[in-house]
Amino acid sequence: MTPPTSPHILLINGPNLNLLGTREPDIYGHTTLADVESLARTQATSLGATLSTFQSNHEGAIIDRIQTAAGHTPPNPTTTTTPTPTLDSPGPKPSLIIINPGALTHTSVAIRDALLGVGVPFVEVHVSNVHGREGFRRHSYLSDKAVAVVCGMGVFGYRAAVEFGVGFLREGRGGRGKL
Ligand SMILES: O=C1C[C@@](O)(C(=O)O)C[C@@H](O)[C@@H]1O
Repeated sequence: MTPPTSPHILLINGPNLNLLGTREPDIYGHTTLADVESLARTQATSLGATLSTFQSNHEGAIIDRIQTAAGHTPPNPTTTTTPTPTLDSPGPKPSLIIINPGALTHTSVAIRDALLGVGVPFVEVHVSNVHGREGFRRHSYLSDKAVAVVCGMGVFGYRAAVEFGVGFLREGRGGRGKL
């Protein structure tokens, strides 16, 4: 009998999230993206999962990463030419994507289509409470398709998403709501 494989999660951060820790700290706090990613990896390991990370300021690079993660080969992958400071090796196909699309949340039909196109369930994360800010941040092109949405918890939202995500992968939608 083959042992069950560990669930794999891909954590994607969009534009300007590379500036976490120094960017508008009154809104986004003082924790860096490197710390967020490192803690998410450690947390996933402690829960028996694996996690890889990706950040880009470029919409197309994020779409390529979503496609390659799901085993597709984009025609001209921007990931070969675009600087991708926190790109891990593509790793195994993720069973779940955790994504903070940054400002692309409010504009990108293309990221919505990419996520739906690969059919990988996703959790949407926002560090800030997007509903308590400018009106344009209240609309998301992803939320109605997300398995869950986390916002306003600061960087703790990533921790919540990883723990929820592993439970969701292990137990399906019944994994929701456990204390
Ligand atoms: O870049 C970001 C970060 C954000 O996604 C958040 O994490 O709170 C919220 C977005 O409105 C904003 O454009």
